[in-house]
Amino acid sequence: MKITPTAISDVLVIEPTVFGDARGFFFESFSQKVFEEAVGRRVQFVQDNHSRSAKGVLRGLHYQIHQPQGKLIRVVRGSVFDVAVDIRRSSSTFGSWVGVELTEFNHKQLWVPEGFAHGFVVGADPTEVLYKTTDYYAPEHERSIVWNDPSLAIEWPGLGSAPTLSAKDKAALPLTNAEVFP
Ligand SMILES: Cc1cn([C@H]2C[C@H](O)[C@@H](COP(=O)(O)OP(=O)(O)O[C@H]3O[C@H](C)C(=O)[C@H](O)[C@H]3O)O2)c(=O)[nH]c1=O
Repeated sequence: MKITPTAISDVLVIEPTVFGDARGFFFESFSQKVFEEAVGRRVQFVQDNHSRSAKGVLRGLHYQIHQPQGKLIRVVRGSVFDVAVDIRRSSSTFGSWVGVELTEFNHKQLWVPEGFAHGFVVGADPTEVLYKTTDYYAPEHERSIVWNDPSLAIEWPGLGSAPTLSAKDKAALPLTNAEVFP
């Protein structure tokens, strides 16, 4: 397991040790002990999510303002460019973003702690994303920030044409209008 901090130090890239042989491969996709050693604190996941998307779909940028969710994201089929945006007002990196390509082939995972907005754009057809969350889904607390907020200037790759968005994401507002964390 290789742990690499991103430019926003709380956001980590986790790469499992993959054991390949003539049959294929094996790797431990999650170990509570290894994960907590990497993060440096106790973390309890309570929910697993699974979404499938076509190429060109963009989901996000989402967060829960109450019952905030830490997320551990990985791709088991296809690829995404996964983005975390720091929306902790007290953070020195408030309004900054990091993006990492997660694919079925690089086996990379992204740890996005509570206090961040999260989203991804899909680079292959179809793509399946699995992720663990540290609190339960609470739609009444869910908030969105628009994917192409000029104040964030996220460099989404592969968007030759407009992404495929949900109605909710089409209606999302910029960070300046969003509720953020202390
Ligand atoms: C997130 C979620 C959704 N749902 C239901 C609600 C809707 O009927 C349906 C699709 O929900 P939504 O369009 O919000 O799904 P995404 O756009 O993939 O949302 C996710 O996208 C970004 C990438 C995130 O980081 C969040 O985990 C989450 O907001 O699943 C549930 O029942 N439980 C859940 O935890």
